[in-house]
Amino acid sequence: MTRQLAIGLVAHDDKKADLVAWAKANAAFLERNVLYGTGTTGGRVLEALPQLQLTRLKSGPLGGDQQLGAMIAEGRLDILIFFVDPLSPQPHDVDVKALIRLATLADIPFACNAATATLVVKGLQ
Ligand SMILES: O=C(CO)COP(=O)(O)O
Repeated sequence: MTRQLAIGLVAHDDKKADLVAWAKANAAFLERNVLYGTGTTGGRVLEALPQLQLTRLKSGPLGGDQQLGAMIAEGRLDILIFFVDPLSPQPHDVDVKALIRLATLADIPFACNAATATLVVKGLQ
């Protein structure tokens, strides 16, 4: 058996429904791994899939994005799935950019939408 991966799950408000739908479609993959979600996103995913091993961090605008960034900096996050809303301004845009920057810097798989997240899962199978 391969080791469990630590996967971050995040979605901006208008993308949360997309992430929940994606999580349902990929539940078998998510169940085999350890998940960390920002507060509201994590709550929505757990509501739909209560069987997941998902730790809820702070809400993104209150530091959750930075918590995930710290995990990446410490080598404790393997994959970031972050459904970004390109059409809405975010009050914590600097945190969003910092998280994406650290995922890029650390060269971990980073999926910003459902199509890419599906390819990441397929690439691991
Ligand atoms: O704001 C977010 C990502 O930038 C997500 O935070 P929530 O999951 O708490 O809404």
